[in-house]
Amino acid sequence: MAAAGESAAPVCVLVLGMAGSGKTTFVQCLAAHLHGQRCPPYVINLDPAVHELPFPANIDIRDTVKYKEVMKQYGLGPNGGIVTSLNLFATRFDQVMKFIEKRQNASKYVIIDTPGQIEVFTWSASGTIITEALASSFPSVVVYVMDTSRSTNPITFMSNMLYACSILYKTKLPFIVVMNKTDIIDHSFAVEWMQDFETFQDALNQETSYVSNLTRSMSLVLDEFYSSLKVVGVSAVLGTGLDDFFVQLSKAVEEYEREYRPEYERLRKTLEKAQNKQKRDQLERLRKDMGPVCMQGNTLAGSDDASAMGPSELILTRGNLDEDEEERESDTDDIDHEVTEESHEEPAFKNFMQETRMRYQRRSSENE
Ligand SMILES: Nc1nc2c(ncn2[C@@H]2O[C@H](COP(=O)(O)OP(=O)(O)OP(=O)(O)O)[C@@H](O)[C@H]2O)c(=O)[nH]1
Repeated sequence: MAAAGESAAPVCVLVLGMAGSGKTTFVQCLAAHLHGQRCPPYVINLDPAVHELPFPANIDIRDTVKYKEVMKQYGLGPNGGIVTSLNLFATRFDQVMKFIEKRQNASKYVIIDTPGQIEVFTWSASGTIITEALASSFPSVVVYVMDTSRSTNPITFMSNMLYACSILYKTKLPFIVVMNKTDIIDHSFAVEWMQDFETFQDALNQETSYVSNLTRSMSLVLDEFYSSLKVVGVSAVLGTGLDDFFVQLSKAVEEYEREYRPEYERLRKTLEKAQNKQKRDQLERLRKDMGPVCMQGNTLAGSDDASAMGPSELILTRGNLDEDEEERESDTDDIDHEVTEESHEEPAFKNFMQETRMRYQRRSSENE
């Protein structure tokens, strides 16, 4: 078995594909192969609706979210239930990341099986959250499993390739196409179609439908996509093609380290910068909100420089008055507060008494 690059961090293998393409069987086959190599993988099942798993999963979404309960509680149909279950699980994905981090010395590979309804993962917020969380911490590769036996028609093959292409653009990760079920039909016809435009055109010539023209144009457009694609023929049932798969996986990990990691590092730095800026802005807003306190602090500290200080600095200064100021503070304390207050109260009381007396005299003269 080829080693997965030089990286010490585990390689995350995200297995995607249309319903029935053989994702789960492929994950089982990979896990069995790695166990046989004394390199047990860390397996995660993200399909909440799967009935039975043919492999033991280290993390199983079904232990956290009960998909049928979610359907009942939110009044959803099966697809809505799967999407919502995955969204709920995505909110806890930081914990999954911690589990993977803890196991990184024990497992070289983390294999992730995804829901049968491929769009649930690739076109949902949770799919993006999960993919980005994995890819920002570990070398991550997308494995697109396709059913070779159901792609012998050039138009079906093209729609499958367009799907693969859209996932590549959506996930922006190194990509391997696993042409599964090669025990039924060898995948060499598909590889030829991808490498030789003429052969594909010949196959298309037998099609008379209007989509054949579109398919012809699309195959030209996809030429660039095909040229950089890693393709492996596998039979998940027989376990054939795995050596080639691990060679391609190793290349994909190198590609991740070379092209994707710098991008994720850049994204992480941008995120850190944005978070720091947010913190600074919050602090600035807090300073503005505390403006009056600042003025009060200024008066208390009695320092000319205080106006240049922020509120937190002023608050700190209040506990650190210099000796002169301490002196002034204690001078102020020498004032007899009672006398001072009385001296203010006395004239006011006199006025009050005078006014009351005048009012009384006015009333008694009116009564006479
Ligand atoms: N002949 C053959 N059959 C296969 C192979 N891999 C999977 N299958 C069969 O294809 C069917 C679907 O396989 P799964 O592994 O359940 O496919 P899946 O993509 O996980 O299906 P969903 O979970 O519904 O998306 C099963 O009957 C498998 O036995 C293969 O390599 N060769």
